[in-house]
Amino acid sequence: MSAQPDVESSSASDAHEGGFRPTFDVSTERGGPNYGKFVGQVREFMDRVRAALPSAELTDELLADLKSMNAKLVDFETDEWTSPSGTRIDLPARGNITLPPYDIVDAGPDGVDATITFTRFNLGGNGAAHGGFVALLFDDLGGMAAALNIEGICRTAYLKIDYRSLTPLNSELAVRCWVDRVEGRKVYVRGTLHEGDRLCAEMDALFIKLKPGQP
Ligand SMILES: CCCCCCCC(=O)SCCNC(=O)CCNC(=O)[C@H](O)C(C)(C)COP(=O)(O)OP(=O)(O)OC[C@H]1O[C@@H](n2cnc3c(N)ncnc32)[C@H](O)[C@@H]1OP(=O)(O)O
Repeated sequence: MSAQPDVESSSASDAHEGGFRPTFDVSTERGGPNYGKFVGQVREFMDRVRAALPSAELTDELLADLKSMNAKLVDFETDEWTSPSGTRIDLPARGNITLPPYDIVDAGPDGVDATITFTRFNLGGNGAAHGGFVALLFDDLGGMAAALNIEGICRTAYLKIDYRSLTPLNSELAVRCWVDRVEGRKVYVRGTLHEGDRLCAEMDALFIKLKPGQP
């Protein structure tokens, strides 16, 4: 990653943050130095679960292991603004396990360039990525492009995806999102997803700049 959005200045005292992001102190330390490896293992587990046909015995064994692991995390719950899963800007997709693990190549007011490799967890059907994951990718990176362009916090009003050709798994794809135009609080954002020269999907979205205090 060579660039990440600068959200360091966000604070609870900035009325424009509203309820959407009252405080968002970025961090590369929460969860410790191995947090990225931890998220990687979580992602690998989701891939393996999606791909596996476990024996009944293995299902029972893993069920017990998972219960044990979940119990360990119970006492460490925190809010969304301080969870490393979402605020670790040194990790793919800010360490947010909800998101496909994109890597930012470049990000600024002119747009956001990223790479993404969808894996088995992202399978839709017959070897292709699920369209919902493509939309999720565009929503997050489109929102980032809008926020960096207007230097404000936005929410998605609409998100239209045109699926132009199959989006493959296990192949590095290039995604780009940029602001097409701004009309008052309305930020129109476009996006593309390519495998090499082949266009997989396009995005046309509207993000609305939040008013002071708007959730
Ligand atoms: C870096 C991390 C990035 C993360 C990005 C993640 C983004 C998200 O996923 S956010 C979650 C999904 N989105 C939501 O939950 C939003 C739910 N909706 C809302 O909160 C509100 O409807 C909201 C904020 C979008 C707009 O409400 P509000 O602020 O009252 O604005 P409102 O006055 O209705 O509309 C403003 C303008 O936008 C237009 N507009 C609003 N929605 C739409 C729409 N769906 N289609 C077209 N135009 C619209 C209005 O017509 C109006 O236009 P004009 O100024 O010309 O009259």
